[in-house]
Amino acid sequence: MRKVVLVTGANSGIGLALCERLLAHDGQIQLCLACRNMQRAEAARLALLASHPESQVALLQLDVGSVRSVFQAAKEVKLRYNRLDYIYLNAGIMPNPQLDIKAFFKGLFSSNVINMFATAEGILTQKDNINSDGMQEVFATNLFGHYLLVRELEPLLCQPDSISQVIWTSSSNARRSAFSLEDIQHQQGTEPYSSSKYASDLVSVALNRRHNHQGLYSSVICPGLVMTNMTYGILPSFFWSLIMPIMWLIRIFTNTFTLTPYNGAEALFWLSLQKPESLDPLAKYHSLTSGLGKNYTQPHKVSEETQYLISSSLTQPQQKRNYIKLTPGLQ
Ligand SMILES: NC(=O)C1=CN([C@@H]2O[C@H](COP(=O)(O)OP(=O)(O)OC[C@H]3O[C@@H](n4cnc5c(N)ncnc54)[C@H](OP(=O)(O)O)[C@@H]3O)[C@@H](O)[C@H]2O)C=CC1
Ligand SMILES: CC(C)=CCC[C@@H](C)[C@H]1CC[C@H]2C3=C(CC[C@]12C)[C@@]1(C)CCC(=O)C[C@@H]1CC3
Repeated sequence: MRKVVLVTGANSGIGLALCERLLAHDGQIQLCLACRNMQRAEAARLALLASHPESQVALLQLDVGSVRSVFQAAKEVKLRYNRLDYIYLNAGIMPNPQLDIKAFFKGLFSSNVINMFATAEGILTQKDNINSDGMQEVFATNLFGHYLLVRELEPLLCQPDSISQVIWTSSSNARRSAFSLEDIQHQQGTEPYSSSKYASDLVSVALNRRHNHQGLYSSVICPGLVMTNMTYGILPSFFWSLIMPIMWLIRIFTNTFTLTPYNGAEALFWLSLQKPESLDPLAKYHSLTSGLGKNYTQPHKVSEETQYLISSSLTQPQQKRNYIKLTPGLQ
């Protein structure tokens, strides 16, 4: 039986590069591109078929930021397929990004410079919107819609005697301090992207606790800094063209500047080759590229604080809330 692979946000950037890599490795898979815009999805399907004419590439209409669309798409998947081997939760948004130029230059001349380039800590904020379901758009798209999709597809993902993998595209920008259990949608703050990505790291661990015994394994990856529609939205395009040589130079000092979607998809692709039982449920898998352009994947354990937060919130919600309140700086 041909394996079924579903990829959200498959029509561009890292998602599209992943599809290309999956088909190049195994032309026998049944690939399903889950996208909100059918025109862009069809263009991606044609591009994939041009390089892999024999492959099976289907389209699925899915706006992951709409509850109704997620229910509809999940229903459609259950009608179309009787198995689901891999589900890549990759679609994501970063609306109205604002780069703090002052903080950027301050960081440039500090000992934190490498961390700043790797994570954008302290220099990037966003202005979120309310979506048609009345939710914060970033939370709904990057996290909640994907979570709902997994829950709706449990009958396919948790079948007896079969293994399936859920793989989230998280980010190095995911940060504990941006996330609060008292405000999981991040209504109050200015870093909804960071918060939503941290929440996906938590949800992945929770899914493992809940479903590993049913053969469902969840992992998170971080693609590094990749030049895609998302990153091009942060600065004017002429500026990116100007600093591009500097970006390639920086790659000599930090392996997190993967830069191309192909490189950024490294950890996503690598995970498809692993036995999920052998993966660390508490690790985040990073796509990295060396100065000489060699791609590799490296696991980074989530912090002890995160592990504590997961354990306490899953077992003793009240104790967890006290922990948040009593620990300064974790609001
Ligand atoms: N680029 C980077 O440096 C990094 C990216 N990431 C993550 O990688 C993932 C892919 O982003 P990237 O390839 O960079 O950027 P792109 O903007 O190229 O890709 C994002 C994809 O998500 C889709 N998408 C957005 N909103 C929805 C929605 N509501 N429903 C369905 N699909 C949607 C987009 O579709 P459409 O074309 O219709 O907009 C697009 O296909 C994201 O989760 C992002 O957060 C993480 C770390 C770094
Ligand atoms: C000279 C030079 C390279 C300037 C670029 C400054 C910033 C625009 C980048 C520095 C760190 C980058 C970064 C991201 C976007 C662009 C930067 C802020 C991300 C936030 C993109 C999306 C992610 O998920 C993580 C990235 C971390 C690093």
